[in-house]
Amino acid sequence: MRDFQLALEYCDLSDLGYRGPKFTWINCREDQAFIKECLDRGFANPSWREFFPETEIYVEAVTTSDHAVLIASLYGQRVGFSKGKRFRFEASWAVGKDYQEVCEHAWNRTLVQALCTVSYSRSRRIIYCINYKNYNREISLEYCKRTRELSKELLKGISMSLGLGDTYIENALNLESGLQILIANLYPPCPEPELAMGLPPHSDHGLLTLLIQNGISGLQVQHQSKWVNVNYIPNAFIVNVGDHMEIMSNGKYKSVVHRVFVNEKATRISIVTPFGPSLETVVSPAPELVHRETNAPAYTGMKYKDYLHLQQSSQLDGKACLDHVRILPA
Ligand SMILES: O=C(O)CCC(=O)C(=O)O
Ligand SMILES: [Fe+2]
Repeated sequence: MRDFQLALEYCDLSDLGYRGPKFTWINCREDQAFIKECLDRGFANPSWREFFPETEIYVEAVTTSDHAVLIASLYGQRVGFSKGKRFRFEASWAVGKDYQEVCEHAWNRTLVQALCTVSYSRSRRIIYCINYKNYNREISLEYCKRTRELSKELLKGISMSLGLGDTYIENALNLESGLQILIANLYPPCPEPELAMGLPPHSDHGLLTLLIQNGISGLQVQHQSKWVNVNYIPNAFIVNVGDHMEIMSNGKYKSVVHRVFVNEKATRISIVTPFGPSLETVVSPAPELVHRETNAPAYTGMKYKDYLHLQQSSQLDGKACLDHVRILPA
């Protein structure tokens, strides 16, 4: 216990308190043997408190565990949490007929959430969902529309560069219903940047990723086994080639391994829009780029949805996910 307290002091963590039932754990015994305790707490360091001054912790009893669940509400409003069945997004919903309509309806009426990723451990990626108060959904929607168009234009050029005709990729990978994601990455100043990593080395899953940043450096790409800084160029997009471009082009385009560093002084923000095939598309090397003797297929086909699932269910680790579909030369 003393060690635990020392660790709290060392990390400058203090108890956030909580609302809800007094006890957070029961031992599920009866009569004399019944014990209940307050075992679970939410702690935060001063930068967290400064960043999210309205954070409140709520205790929710659940039936599936002897511990209650602590919910951190970053802006003081309680987020709904239903007992019983938990909400889980099923990628297959995205191909349903009324998917777009349902999303648009939800988009227009709910508090929009921006996904912010912050990571302060060597290998772990911690994801916080933030009800970002000043989030402007019209601007975000417009941004997504325009970056989608830009990605499609770039893909036409790439398609031609592969000698496939400008609409080949668009048609073969069903880009009309291609998956686009909007991600806001937030990297607050880190007191010990040499011990931390903003994002570990990884390649993106889609075809292309467009990225803008707020002028604070941190992004590096791997080039000929060396890490190269990607410096901020005003009004410019950074375009990363993703794993599915590598698969589709049978390795002619290579997905880029990149990572993000944090620093002691300034907050870094990046807005990232990966764009990929439609979720149901099985992606394999374009037959036109494959030749049995001279250019054997280097990747097996996999549904984009399954690839995404594979990547999201493991730690980010260079191109480890691509290795799952790579065919090694005999
Ligand atoms: O923050 C950055 O510059 C890169 C973010 C990134 O690589 C990602 O979200 O996949
Ligand atoms: Fe990335």
